[in-house]
Amino acid sequence: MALNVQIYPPISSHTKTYPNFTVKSSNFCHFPIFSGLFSRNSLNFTRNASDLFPFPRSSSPNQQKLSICSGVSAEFSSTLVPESGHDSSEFGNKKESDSSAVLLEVKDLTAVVAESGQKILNGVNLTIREGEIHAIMGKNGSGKSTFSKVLVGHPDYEVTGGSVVFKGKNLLDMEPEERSHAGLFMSFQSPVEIPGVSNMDFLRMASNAQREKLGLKDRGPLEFYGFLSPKLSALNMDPKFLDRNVNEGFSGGEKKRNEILQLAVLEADLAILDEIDSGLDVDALQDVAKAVNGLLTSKNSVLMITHYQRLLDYIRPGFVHIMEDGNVVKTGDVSLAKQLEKEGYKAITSA
Ligand SMILES: Nc1ncnc2c1ncn2[C@@H]1O[C@H](COP(=O)(O)OP(=O)(O)OP(=O)(O)O)[C@@H](O)[C@H]1O
Repeated sequence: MALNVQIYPPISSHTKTYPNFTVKSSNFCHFPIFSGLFSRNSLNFTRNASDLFPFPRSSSPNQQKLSICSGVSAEFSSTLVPESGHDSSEFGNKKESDSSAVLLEVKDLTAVVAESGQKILNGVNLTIREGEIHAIMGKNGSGKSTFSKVLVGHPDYEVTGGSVVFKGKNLLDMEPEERSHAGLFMSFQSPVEIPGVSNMDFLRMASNAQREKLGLKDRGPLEFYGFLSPKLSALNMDPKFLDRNVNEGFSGGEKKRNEILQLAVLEADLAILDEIDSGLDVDALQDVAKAVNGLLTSKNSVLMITHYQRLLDYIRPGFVHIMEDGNVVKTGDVSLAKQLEKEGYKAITSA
């Protein structure tokens, strides 16, 4: 039988049918990120299907057993040819010619270290549309982190030329806080510790500050916990982390999970993830990637910085950019990252 997967809200282009599913039973389910009604032939849920259906991009025959929730599992054996709709690969696979709106447009961006005037960015060009996943790779010191920090308005850097338009507005005119309220999120390589502030209070304050900007009512502690709880589960995070001070004493991997929890709470339009894979064990990497995939919609986008192909196996980008000497010197698809892994930077850049 075919399993019909519908994304809620029910937009027709988000409906697709996967062939040859066998549904073993039916039940009402509560998933880590979304709740849904799983019946013999349909599954309605409030997030994208990528968590449940981590299909590889190839159309080679595919066998998987999916444990949906207690008492419910689905098996399929098929050659998957997605018709339309959302799986994790599709979000990253839009073509430049897509008509989806441009979220971020960076043109000829140059920047220096504010204190010394040392030039770091040398004319970066990059366009990210809604629903796209981009990855930036590059040798140590090529300017990847500086680029992302300049985007969020880090005071260590001064922009000396070029333009950055985010959601139609001049990003460079905005204060860092305004950039965050506008829907830009960055997970830092070394997240800051905030002694004396509990993680729960911090997340609620950040969320309520954002809601206030949007003209929405604050969430009280109980209501906020209800909002947060499924996000914690999705990340396999112990609720005890909510009572601890922000990142204080967290291990490297716990800090990374906490960054993604912040992203989940703030529901940003563009998430810049700087080396979220560093310091993560295999299970943590999968949890984090699963949570990021679960946050993707056709409207929001991800820009991830990484050194390693393995992250891209879990969060599949449609575009891979290579940075060298403060500039994007090559753009391709995920095969570029594979080539890089095999042959090193020498093979694909001028170095
Ligand atoms: N605040 C700063 N002061 C002095 N030099 C800086 C500063 N920020 C960046 N740089 C220099 O700019 C260059 C690019 O650094 P950046 O951190 O952006 O590289 P990266 O590509 O992210 O490297 P990695 O892969 O090692 O994280 C490096 O040579 C770095 O030393």
